[in-house]
Amino acid sequence: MQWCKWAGSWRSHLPRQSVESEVEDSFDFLFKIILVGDSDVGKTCMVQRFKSGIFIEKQQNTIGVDFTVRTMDIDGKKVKMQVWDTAGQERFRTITQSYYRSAHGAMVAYDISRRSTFESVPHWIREVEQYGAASVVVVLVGNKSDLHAQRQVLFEDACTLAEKNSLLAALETSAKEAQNIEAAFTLMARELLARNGMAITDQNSLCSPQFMLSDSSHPIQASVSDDKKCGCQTT
Ligand SMILES: Nc1nc2c(ncn2[C@@H]2O[C@H](COP(=O)(O)OP(=O)(O)OP(=O)(O)O)[C@@H](O)[C@H]2O)c(=O)[nH]1
Repeated sequence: MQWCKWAGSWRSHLPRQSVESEVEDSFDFLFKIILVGDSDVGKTCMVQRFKSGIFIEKQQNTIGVDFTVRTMDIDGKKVKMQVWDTAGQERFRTITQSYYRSAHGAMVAYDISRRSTFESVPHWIREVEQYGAASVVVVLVGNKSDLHAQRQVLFEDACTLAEKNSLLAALETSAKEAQNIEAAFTLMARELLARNGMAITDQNSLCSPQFMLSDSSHPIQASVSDDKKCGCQTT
């Protein structure tokens, strides 16, 4: 029987259909991650990059919510990441809000080349706080970091916002160039594992210039020595 922590209580998953599907589908932990943020910041591309390792330039706007699963190996544990990619368009707000409640983690995404999407971040954080579980882990993600010349949001500003709102971390990604996408999901998985009592062994991969750990991130902080803590720097 598999278990996962959800909204502060332990729940069992439904019984499996057969021994065969149990082997194929076996995992140690199951975490639900929701991606939110304005339309066109690249949420679907981030999920696609995470799931399949590909980038498709032209994406349809998401209608409602899309669902993707990938099992990661973290320190020998099979961690199943259920990723809910929500529509950024205003007209889908009521539908997407209903998916917040069961999420263990939320990635609030903006586009570093569009200031207005960063200005919407406080709104998305409020949505997560209002509709999500109290224990939800929130990471701030500035996507399209490949668009250097069009940058409208400094990474320092993202770090300040993340700290002010006690988020776990701020980081910049590029779904197009496969920058930090894996790191973002790994960070989330590790934090959720830590909160479920798993020891964290290797944090070296998190110390890139585009990465900032929050002071409030106690499970990771507890196992990361000060000299390994990442600074908040621009690239
Ligand atoms: N340069 C660049 N473009 C990107 C990147 N990620 C996504 N895009 C482009 O941004 C556009 C929007 O991407 P989507 O993934 O559909 O955005 P979304 O946030 O899911 O949009 P909604 O479904 O409306 O919420 C597409 O044209 C992508 O090709 C990136 O890392 N770099």
